[in-house]
Amino acid sequence: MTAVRNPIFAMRGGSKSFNGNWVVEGVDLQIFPNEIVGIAGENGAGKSTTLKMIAGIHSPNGGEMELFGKPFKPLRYTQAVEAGISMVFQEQALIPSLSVYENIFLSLEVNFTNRLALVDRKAMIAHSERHLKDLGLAHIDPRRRTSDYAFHDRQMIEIAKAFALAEYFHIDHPIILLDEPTAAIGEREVRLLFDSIRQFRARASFVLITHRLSEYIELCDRIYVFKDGRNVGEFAGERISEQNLHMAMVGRIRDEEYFKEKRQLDVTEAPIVISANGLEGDNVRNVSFDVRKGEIVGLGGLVGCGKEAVGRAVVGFDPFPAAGTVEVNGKVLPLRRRGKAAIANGVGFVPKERKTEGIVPYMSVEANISLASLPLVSRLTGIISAARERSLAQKHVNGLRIRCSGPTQLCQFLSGGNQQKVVLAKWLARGVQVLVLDNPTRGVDVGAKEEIYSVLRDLTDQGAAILLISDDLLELIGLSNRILVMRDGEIQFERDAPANDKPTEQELVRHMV
Ligand SMILES: Nc1ncnc2c1ncn2[C@@H]1O[C@H](COP(=O)(O)OP(=O)(O)OP(=O)(O)O)[C@@H](O)[C@H]1O
Repeated sequence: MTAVRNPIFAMRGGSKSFNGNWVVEGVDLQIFPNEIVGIAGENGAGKSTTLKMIAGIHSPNGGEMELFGKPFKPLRYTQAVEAGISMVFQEQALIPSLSVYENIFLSLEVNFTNRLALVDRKAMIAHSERHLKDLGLAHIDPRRRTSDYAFHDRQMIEIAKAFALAEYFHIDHPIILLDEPTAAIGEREVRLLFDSIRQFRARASFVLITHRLSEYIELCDRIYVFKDGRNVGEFAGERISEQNLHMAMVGRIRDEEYFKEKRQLDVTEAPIVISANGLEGDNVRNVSFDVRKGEIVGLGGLVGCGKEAVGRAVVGFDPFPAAGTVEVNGKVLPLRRRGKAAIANGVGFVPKERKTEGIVPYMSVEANISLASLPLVSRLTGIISAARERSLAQKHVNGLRIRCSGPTQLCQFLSGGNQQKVVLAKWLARGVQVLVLDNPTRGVDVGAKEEIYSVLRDLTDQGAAILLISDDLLELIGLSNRILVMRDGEIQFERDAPANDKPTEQELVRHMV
C-alpha cells in the first residue's frame, strides 16, 4: 500500500481583487513536501499576486489557506516568514550597503543580544556562516558588504536567509517562493541556481515562476497553468512538452516560425545606420561594429562580459564611455551629451532595469508611452493634448496587448511583463529608426514574445536598425542577421546568421567562456 501524501500547503478558492477588478479568482493550489511546483501563465495572469497572497503581502478577498495542517491567514510578510514561508523577490530585497549577516538576520537582531543587552554580532556571524556553509556557499563571507557580491550570489544569500529564518522559527521544512529568479541572470548562473535548488529540495519545497518554459519542464514536479486569474490546468513536469505547455498558456500552438526568420532581410547592400568605433569604457575594450538599415545585430556573451556597457555607450547612458565614436546616419553623437544627441537623432533604448530606468512607475501607462513623443501629442502651444496622448497610448496598448485596466492605470501596478511592453511602446510611439534593446523580452510571456518579435520584424521592414543585446541565446540566434560574441570586454567572435545558416547555441557558447 502506498502512503497517502498530505500537502504542507493548500489554497482553496484563493481570490484577490484590486479596485473591484478580480485579478485572481477561485485558485486551488497545493504544495507537497520536497516538491518544486511551477506556476505558468501569460503576463498579468495573476502568478505574482498568488505568490504574494501565500506570502502575506496581499490579503486574499476570498478563499482559504492551510499551512502544515492548520488554517493560515498571514496579515503581513513577517507572519508568513514566522510560519515557514519566504519569498525571493524579482527585484531583490536585500539592502546592498549592509553586510551579508546583517541582511540574513535583519529585524531579528534583538534575539542576538548578550548579557549586557548588546547585539552579539559574533553569534550572528557564526550562525550565518553555518547556514551559508550548509548550502555549499562557503565562498560567501557573511562579514562582507552584500553589494560586493554579484546578482547570483545575492540570490543565494536570500535563499540562505530563508533557511536561517526557518531554523530560527523552528520550521523543519520551509516553503521558498521564487518569482522569476532567472530573469536577470545568464545561463551559467541559471545552472548554479538550479543545481542548488535540486540540492536544497531535500530540506524544503519551492514554488517557481519563470518565463522560460524549458525551466518549468527541467525543474518542476508539477506545473499549474493560470489564465486570466484562474487556474486552468495542472501537469506533471516530466510528462508535458514545451509545445503543450505553450498551448495551455496561450491557447494556440507555438508558431513554428517563432522568430519570423523568413522575414529576415538581406541587408548586405543596405546603408550603414549605426557605426560604433573604438568604444572604450568600464569593461569595454576597443569595440567596433556597424548596423545596417533593416538589420538586427545580436550582441551576446556571459553576464559581465561588457555587452550591456556597449549598449549603454551607444546611447550615452551612464556609465559614460571613456572613448570611441558613435555615428548615426553619418552624424557623430558627441561623447559628452551623447544621450541627448541620441534621442534627437531618433535612437531608442530599452534598458535591462525597466523598473529604475525604463518607466516612471508613479505615472500612468499613457504618460509613460508618450514620454518620448511629447511633440507628437502636444498642441502648437506646447500644451499636451490629453486626447492625443490617450489615442496614441490606446493604439500601442492594443498593438502590444498591454494588460491594464486602461491607459490611466499607474505603471507601478502593472505586472512585470506588461511594464516591459510599456517601455517598448514608448519608443514605438516615437517611430524610432534606431533601437538598442537590452534583453527586451525579459519577464515577457511566450505569447507576447512572439508579438514583440513580429513588431521587431515590422520595424526592420520599415528600415530600422536594431542592436539586440540578449542573454537568451535562442532569441539572439533566431532574430539576428549577424551575431557578435563578447568576452572580457572585447568582441571575440563575429558571424553572419542568415535564415538558412543559423549558428547553434554550442557554437556561440564556445566563444563566450
Ligand atoms: N497593487 C496592485 N494594484 C492594482 N492592480 C494590480 C496590483 N498588483 C497587480 N495588479 C494587477 O493584477 C494583474 C495580475 O498581476 P500579476 O503581477 O499577478 O501578474 P503575473 O501573472 O505575475 O504577470 P507577469 O508575468 O507579467 O509578472 C495585473 O493585471 C496587474 O495589473
